[in-house]
Amino acid sequence: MTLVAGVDTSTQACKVVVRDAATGELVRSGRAAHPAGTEVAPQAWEDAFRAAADQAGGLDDVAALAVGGQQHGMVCLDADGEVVRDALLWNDVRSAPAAAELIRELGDGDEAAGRRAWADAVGLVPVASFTATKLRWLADAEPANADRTAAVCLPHDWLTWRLSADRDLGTLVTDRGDASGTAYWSARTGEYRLDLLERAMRGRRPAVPRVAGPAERVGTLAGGTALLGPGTGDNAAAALGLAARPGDVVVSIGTSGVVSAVTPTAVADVTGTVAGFADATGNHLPLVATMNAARVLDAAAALLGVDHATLSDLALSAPSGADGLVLVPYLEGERTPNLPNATGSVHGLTLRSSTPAHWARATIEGLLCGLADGIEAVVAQGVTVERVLLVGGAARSPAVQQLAPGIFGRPVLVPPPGEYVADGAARQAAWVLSGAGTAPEWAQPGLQEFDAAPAAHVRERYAEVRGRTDGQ
Ligand SMILES: Nc1ncnc2c1ncn2[C@@H]1O[C@H](COP(=O)(O)OP(=O)(O)O)[C@@H](O)[C@H]1O
Ligand SMILES: O=C(CO)[C@@H](O)[C@H](O)COP(=O)(O)O
Repeated sequence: MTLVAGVDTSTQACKVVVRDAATGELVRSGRAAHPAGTEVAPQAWEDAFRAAADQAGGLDDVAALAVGGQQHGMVCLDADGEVVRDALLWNDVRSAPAAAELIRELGDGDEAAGRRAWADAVGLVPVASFTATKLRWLADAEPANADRTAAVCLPHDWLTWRLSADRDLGTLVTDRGDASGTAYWSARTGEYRLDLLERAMRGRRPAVPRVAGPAERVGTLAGGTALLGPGTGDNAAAALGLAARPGDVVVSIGTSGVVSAVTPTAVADVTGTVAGFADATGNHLPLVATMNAARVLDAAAALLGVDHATLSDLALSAPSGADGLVLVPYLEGERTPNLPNATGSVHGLTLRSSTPAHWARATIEGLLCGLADGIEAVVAQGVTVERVLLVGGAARSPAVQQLAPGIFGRPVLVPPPGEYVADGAARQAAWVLSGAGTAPEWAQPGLQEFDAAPAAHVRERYAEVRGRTDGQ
């Protein structure tokens, strides 16, 4: 049996799967936690990768490996390849003012013109998550670190490079999927916009990774012979792992809440709600991301002093709409809508709704309403929805599975719990190994369908209050 490995270096953890290259059958897996926080030393990702790989029984017998990872994080390297400072992650909002500034600049002071110019140039409108805004923050707040930055890359690029046998700055590689989240690479043209990188860095122009083709062999694993694939951003990897096709909308509830869809053409949304990313096969991946997802449920469970199973039972025991109690879950600021300084808010609390069950229900409904808004935004860009697939850590919650169809107004398909980002990376590794024109057809997991009567009243009530939050 020929084996391949897929890695998901995600926000909260590193996950490694080892699969049969021919069939996709899972052979072994491992996982190790990442440090908390929005500013992380990249070495921690490598350490977690090594621990996860050990837990997966080692990788000496794999023939190819690829890395999927959290998008957008700013990893700055000096001329010797050393990390200049801790990486700023996608959910670090300190660069929100830089994002607003970059929009105004490109529009010569006119915000609407700036939004249009960014959407035309790179298919997205800057928010604090995107790498270019973090580089502007660096240039202004830490100019000495900006001066030392000889190359800039993303978490998955960096880990691929660290694992590779050949490690000078010239060998840094990325792929379309992750490059499209930098705000200085265009998914429509397939080209870097180094002028925008230079603008972000106030005249500095560090090296950037080469953008490899979807199934290109980009190197070999240090200390072995396994081939390395280019890897990709986690959402593009999940789409590959699920074999998502046009008509599929993938909703992922991990640290981020994500709505994404594979499309043959590029999207450029001037409102900035939908980001025009690329996928990992040569297609596109219009995507809406929120910053508050699975951890909102973690916080509710901690607040109520219960585990996830009990949180789910509580939510399912409360009435639909939680008797008017609404939780708007902007606990860490928010990216969609773009309210980086927002806080969470609670509306309609009464004696009747002051119960753990109501709180649990309102938390899950609030989280799902934000994602339903995301589905609507993707549809407004012309995406057709034939199937909605629900994945990510919080998709394991029975309450999430059962309430999602009502709030989304569509049936929802839930694959078995799994690591679909790591699986997508493994499928890419098998594709690289095969040298074929398309990714190998692996058996897809059975999907459990959930359906429910539309809960329009829940969305209407949420829409009434979601704008009433601090930190606007
Ligand atoms: N049964 C469950 N119900 C709700 N949340 C869960 C459940 N199991 C795991 N989670 C949450 O899912 C999150 C991890 O999901 P994951 O998709 O692996 O995140 P990431 O890829 O961002 O690291 C954690 O916050 C975890 O607490
Ligand atoms: O910022 C985005 C997408 O634009 C996030 O989806 C990150 O890529 C983090 O992913 P998770 O760790 O939540 O899976």
